[in-house]
Parts: sequence; C-alpha cells; structure tokens
Amino acid sequence: MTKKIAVLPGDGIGSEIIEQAVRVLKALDIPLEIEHAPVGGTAYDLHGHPLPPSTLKLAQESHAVLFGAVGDWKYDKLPREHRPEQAILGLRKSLGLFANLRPAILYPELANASSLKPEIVSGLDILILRELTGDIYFGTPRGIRTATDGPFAGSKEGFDTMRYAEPEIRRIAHLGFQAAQKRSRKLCSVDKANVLETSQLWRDTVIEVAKEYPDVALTHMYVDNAAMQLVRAPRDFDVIVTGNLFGDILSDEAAMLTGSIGMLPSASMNASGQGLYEPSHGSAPDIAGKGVANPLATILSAAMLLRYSLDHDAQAKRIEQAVQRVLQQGFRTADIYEAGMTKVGTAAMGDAVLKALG
Ligand SMILES: NC(=O)c1ccc[n+]([C@@H]2O[C@H](COP(=O)([O-])OP(=O)(O)OC[C@H]3O[C@@H](n4cnc5c(N)ncnc54)[C@H](O)[C@@H]3O)[C@@H](O)[C@H]2O)c1
Ligand SMILES: CC(C)[C@H](C(=O)O)[C@@H](O)C(=O)O
Ligand SMILES: [Mg+2]
Repeated sequence: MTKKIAVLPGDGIGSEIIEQAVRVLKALDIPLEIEHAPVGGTAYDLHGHPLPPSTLKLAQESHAVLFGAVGDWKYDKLPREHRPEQAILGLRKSLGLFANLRPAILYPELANASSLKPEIVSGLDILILRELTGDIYFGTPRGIRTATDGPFAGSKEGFDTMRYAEPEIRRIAHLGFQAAQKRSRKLCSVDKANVLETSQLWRDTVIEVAKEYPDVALTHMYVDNAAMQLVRAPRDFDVIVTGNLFGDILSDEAAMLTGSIGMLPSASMNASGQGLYEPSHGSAPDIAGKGVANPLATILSAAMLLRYSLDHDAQAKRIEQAVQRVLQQGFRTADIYEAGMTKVGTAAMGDAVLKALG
C-alpha cells in the first residue's frame, strides 16, 4: 500500500536539507506519496499563520511527517502565536507526539570532530527520550504582567508554569524502560527533584513504574549534574528519559559529542505510531541559503521514519549504512570538516549518500 508522507521544509536551511532527504527517500523504490506544504515563517508569509489549517490537515492525514526546521530572527517581534516556532509546537500538540527519540551516536569516522577527546567519546551510543507535549512549554498560566508582590512589585514580570500530570509521566517512563530493555537495560531519569515539585512527581512516578521493569537498572540524576556527566563520561549513559525542557537542552549538548548538531536526527511519536521526523537542530539562519548545511541529521531522520512509521527496517539500515559509507569516503560538510577530508556542500553530500545507497 502506498504510504503518504507530508514534507514540511519550513525556513532557513529547512528546504536545503529536506531536499536531500526527499531525494534519498525517492531513490528507495518504496511506494510513497510525498506531498509538500508550507510551515513556519514561510507559511506565515504566505497565509498569515505559521501552521495553516491545510498544513495541519495534511500532517494529520499522513502516515508520517518529515519536517525541516522553522524560525528566523525577523519574526521575533511578532506576537508569540504567529511566530514560526509555534508551528512545530502546534504539530507536536495536535498530533499528540509525546515521545521524542534523539539518538546520539558517534560514527567512528567523526571521533576527531566530536567536542570531546576520542578516548572519552568513542563508541558513544545513547538515546535521549524527551517528553514532548508537557512541561513548561505548554503549562498555563503564562504571560507578562505587573508583579504585585516581592521586591520587584510594580515591575513587569514574565511567568510560565511547569506542570506534568502523573499519567503523562507514566507513559513516557514506560517507553523509557521499554527502550532500555532493548538496549543495555540501563535507564537514567533526569530531573530537578531537589528544587521542583514537578520533578518530585516525575521521580516518584518513574520509581513506581520501575516496579514493572525489574530487569532494568534505574538511576536518577539532577539535570545540572547530568549536563556535567554528559561531557565527563558520556558512555556511562544508555537511555536517558527526561522532561521537555531538560531534554531540549541535553540533546543539543549530546549532539556536540557526535561531532555536530547536523548529525542528530529525531523521531516524535504519538500513541498510535504516527510520527514526525526532524533533525534536532533549527533553521540555522546564519548559514541559510549558502548550500553548506549538513543534511545528514535530516537524512537519518528519514531513516527513522522508515523504521518507526513504515516498518521498513531494512531500508532504514540501508540509509544509515550509506551515511557511514560517505563518512568513510571522507566527505564532510563544513560543520564536521577536518584537514585531509573532502569538503562538500549540502547537495554534494546528498549526491554522495545517494551514490552510497548502492
Ligand atoms: N525544530 C525546529 O524547527 C527548531 C529547532 C531548534 C531551533 N529552531 C529555531 O531555529 C532558529 C535558529 O536557532 P538557533 O540558532 O538557536 O539554533 P540552530 O540549531 O538553528 O543553529 C545553532 C548553530 O548550529 C548550526 N547548525 C544547525 N544546523 C546545522 C546543520 N544542519 N549543518 C551545519 N550547521 C548547523 C547553525 O549554523 C548555528 O551556528 C530559531 O528561530 C529557533 O527557534 C527551530
Ligand atoms: C524550536 C523549538 C520550539 C524546539 C524546542 O524547544 O523543542 C527546538 O529547540 C527543538 O529542539 O526541537
Ligand atoms: Mg532544541
């Protein structure tokens, strides 16, 4: 049966990197119906909304969404609901994409590109499981108001609400334990339970859920320590489960262990297996339009799409092996370049992956 894929390139480098991932998908001989739609600032300019109803409808009707990136500094002065980032947040919330998988894997060929020394990072393979539809990202009330008490009464104050419901923590915790069972049976839950009530409930709930997974070794770590341990001894981690905000920050940190944020793919899944696949990075306005962005995180996200939403594990592996092959052949975009390698732009990296598919 032909599967429908919604392709939402977005802003900045979004269209450059998505183009390469779509070329790879089309080269696989899998019957796919691929439909593009505008999102983010691009959609705001066209339709006055970063997530137009037609784009949301396409995403809802598709088996999977392949997403580029959204955002540009030029929209920073818009009211929040019109900003490009609301598109990705809106898609996550509307599609119920609560589980965000961000695998940080160091390809051996990039050992010198990592921000850490090869002896600390070689063989790195960790999975950050980030809860994606709760936390301070979506909690209400939020806003900017005049403070009525405290030393700053009378001044403007910004406020947000961090919140997690117990079932919300429970469902991501289950996925964390199940992911750990398929790997090395180690799960580290990251929170800030020494300060935050939300985190206390998080920790208590994860401990409850752990009773159903006696074969998994559960540890807990405060997020500040986790940020430190990730650069001190990253291989001590296997699966990390954490909330939306901490997961956002820790996954960018983990990306640099793999050589570049341009290497970190992601899958965001809902309860019925529908997924949105996107690189973990943003629209990179500083390099947009120059043809130099690394498309590999997006190409690897397309591999995750095949694995998790279309059940084409063999084709997913084919892409992952092709990526490894181009790295072995010495092709490097600027972000992972080192002397002696062949520096290529976005499209030439796409060409190399296509060729390496075999
Ligand atoms: N899911 C998303 O769409 C998403 C994710 C993160 C940030 N953003 C948005 O993107 C915009 C820019 O944010 P930012 O600068 O903080 O983060 P960013 O991830 O866009 O860029 C951070 C740095 O990484 C580099 N970089 C990112 N992707 C790269 C790639 N594929 N190849 C080579 N270098 C790459 C950039 O050039 C920049 O120097 C903002 O509007 C932000 O809100 C969107
Ligand atoms: C653009 C922004 C809303 C998004 C997030 O914070 O989740 C991004 O940083 C990410 O990691 O996907
Ligand atoms: Mg982020």
